Amino acid sequence: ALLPILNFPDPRLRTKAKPVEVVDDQIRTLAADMLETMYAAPGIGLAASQVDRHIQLIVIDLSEEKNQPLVFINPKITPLTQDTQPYEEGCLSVPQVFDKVERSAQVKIEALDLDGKPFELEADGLLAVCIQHEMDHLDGKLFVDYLSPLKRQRIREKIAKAERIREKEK
Ligand SMILES: O=C(O)C[C@@H](Cc1ccccc1)C(=O)SCC(=O)c1ccccc1
Ligand SMILES: [Zn+2]
Repeated sequence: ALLPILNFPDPRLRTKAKPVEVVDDQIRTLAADMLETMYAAPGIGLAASQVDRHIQLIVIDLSEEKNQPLVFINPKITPLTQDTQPYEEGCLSVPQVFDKVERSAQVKIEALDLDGKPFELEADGLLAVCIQHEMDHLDGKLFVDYLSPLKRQRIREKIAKAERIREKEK
């Protein structure tokens, strides 16, 4: 099922996600709904926080064919290098906004899969960027938090204006 995505500056996006206690069918259904929602947006990642479920679950799919889903439960990341790389990020919770963010160039991610089995992955490039972006969501952080206060204020105004226009059209 398609799930509604929370939009900045909704305070619920600032909630810290709790660890998943048991990987059961409810978690597997949520992960499937999150992937469906992400593909429809479209996006390349989605954190449970963005659909108002405050548990440590993220989904990612960088493939063009939308057939290489990655699911991470209770993920932990470790930087594998001091090097950082800038990347023009977007966010499904901050529509129409794209800006450069510096992040670790290579990370190791340890998580549980949908069978509750631990696994680990070393990531670089866009996968490393996306994993760090999604991990921030689980911590209640948004990529706009890395921008200047002035830029963040302009984004708030832009979103508020778009919402006023949407209200008028109803
Ligand atoms: O808000 C999110 O977590 C989704 C976000 C993930 C992300 C994108 C770029 C850099 C870091 C993290 C998005 O998917 S925004 C949409 C987007 O970037 C995109 C959409 C369609 C095709 C390719 C990219
Ligand atoms: Zn995001």
